[in-house]
Amino acid sequence: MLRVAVPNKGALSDAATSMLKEAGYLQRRDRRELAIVDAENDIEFFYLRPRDIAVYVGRGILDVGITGRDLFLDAEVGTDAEEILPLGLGASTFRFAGPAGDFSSETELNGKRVATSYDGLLRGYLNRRGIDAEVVRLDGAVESSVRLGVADAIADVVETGNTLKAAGMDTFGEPILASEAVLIGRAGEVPQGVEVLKRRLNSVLVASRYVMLDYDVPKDLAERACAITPGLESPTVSPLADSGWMAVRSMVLKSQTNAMMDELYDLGARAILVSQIHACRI
Ligand SMILES: Nc1ncnc2c1ncn2[C@@H]1O[C@H](COP(=O)(O)OP(=O)(O)OP(=O)(O)O)[C@@H](O)[C@H]1O
Ligand SMILES: O=P(O)(O)OC[C@H]1O[C@H](OP(=O)(O)OP(=O)(O)O)[C@H](O)[C@@H]1O
Ligand SMILES: [Mg+2]
Repeated sequence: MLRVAVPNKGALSDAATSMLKEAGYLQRRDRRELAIVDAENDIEFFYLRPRDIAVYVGRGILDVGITGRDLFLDAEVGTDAEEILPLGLGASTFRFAGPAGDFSSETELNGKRVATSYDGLLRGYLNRRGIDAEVVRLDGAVESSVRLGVADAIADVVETGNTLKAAGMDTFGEPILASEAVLIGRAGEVPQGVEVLKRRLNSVLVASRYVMLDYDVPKDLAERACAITPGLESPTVSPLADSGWMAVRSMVLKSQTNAMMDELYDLGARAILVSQIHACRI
């Protein structure tokens, strides 16, 4: 039975659980449940702190897990675990920030104190960049550390930037890391069942990112229309009762749908319809 770690709390928890449900797996109904067996799919889920998930997977206790890329790198499990699949949820950046106007580049951190909850990640980064700064490890509410005098700058998760703004801070330097939820596994091993889990999760991603586009187009324009909507492999082109027209069906990125519909309409396509994809296997 495949053993999978899932975040029990925090920013990734609800989204990860929803994604697994969407992929057809049984998930806990009560937030106090620590584990659940999905016998039909031969898989067991363990609800753990996202920060601990890399440790369980890296030590081979659990087969795979969902955690943040930043937390995974912070855990310093080295080569024992690896990222298997980015999951497109819980996106954030990990960045330096300081009181508005105090810092303009990361080299100014030399000799300064930097507060963070991700000390492993930060120490590795500072070492690679040759920056000699003192790392102050805090559990959370890192934005308050500078005002309270325990640090000169911070390195923290930034999603909307609202928390930084409220603390009167600005980011500086390039982002240290672009993070999102990822599926991690033990390096070099593919336990039985992982391929199916990966395929199912990837299918949820595809179904959420793509839509199905249907339209009718005059026969002589079909080739140009298909060039606008090439689909994943190739669009389906079928004849209509009116022999001068063709029907085209193609999967397109949700984010590009309106621009594509405008282009198709300008070309001469009509009856352009968009429908949601509920599930798929690509
Ligand atoms: N707005 C956000 N705040 C914090 N973490 C976020 C946010 N968006 C995404 N994440 C990701 O969630 C993970 C942090 O998990 P964690 O359980 O620490 O969440 P949390 O929301 O900070 O919970 P808590 O502070 O209660 O421990 C990281 O991978 C981080 O990149
Ligand atoms: O850019 P934003 O959208 O404002 O989100 C980022 C903030 O959210 C998280 O804090 P969290 O609520 O987890 O509190 P914590 O710092 O105590 O963990 C993170 O540590 C940042 O402070
Ligand atoms: Mg937090």
